[in-house]
Amino acid sequence: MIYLASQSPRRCELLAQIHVDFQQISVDVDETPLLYEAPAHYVSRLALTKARCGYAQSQAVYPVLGADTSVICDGVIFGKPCDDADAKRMLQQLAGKTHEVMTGIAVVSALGEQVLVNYNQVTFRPLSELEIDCYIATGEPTDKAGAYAVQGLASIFITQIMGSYSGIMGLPLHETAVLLQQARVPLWITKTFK
Ligand SMILES: Cc1cn([C@H]2C[C@H](O)[C@@H](COP(=O)(O)OP(=O)(O)OP(=O)(O)O)O2)c(=O)[nH]c1=O
Repeated sequence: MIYLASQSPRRCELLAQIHVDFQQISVDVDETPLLYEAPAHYVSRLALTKARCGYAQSQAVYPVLGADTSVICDGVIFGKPCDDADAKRMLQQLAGKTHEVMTGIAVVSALGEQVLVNYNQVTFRPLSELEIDCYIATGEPTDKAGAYAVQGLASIFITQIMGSYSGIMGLPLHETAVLLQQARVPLWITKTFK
């Protein structure tokens, strides 16, 4: 059993996909980047802060997993859009280009703290203003870093991804399994072959 320090339905869905027994807990973390903070530092710092807050809050009963996903376009960190105009600005920047998606993950447990960053590249085809407006009108961009969902309607805009589909969606499953095993959390594979 672990705690997932996240409100993200995508992270719940992904963790459930690999049969990890978890309970969601809510943590309140300031997601403002530090001045000149590098993207990899930002996502790992936030993932660790979320996991640490969850661990303190849950009285250290179970390991706690935290994560943070950001889109990086031309060196600029795109978090979740604050409104439709912000979403439009992000999608206009992403159109016709390749950008990076980084997800930081952290596990805090009685055995210590582990953090890593998962790196991915996503290429968008060019988008017309009408396509961007129609996409925003679906509501999908609202709570997603970079204002799109690889797993959703935006999939028709994406020509190529390099890296981990689950990492782009919010929780890289291979890396998550590695950190959970380091924290001695039994995974389905361990249970099956015991
Ligand atoms: C790039 C991308 C992001 N996302 C989502 C994953 C995350 O939920 C969100 C990035 O914001 P985060 O701040 O990483 O996560 P969150 O606020 O949703 O949840 P919490 O902080 O409580 O853990 O964007 C997708 O669903 N699909 C995508 O293709």
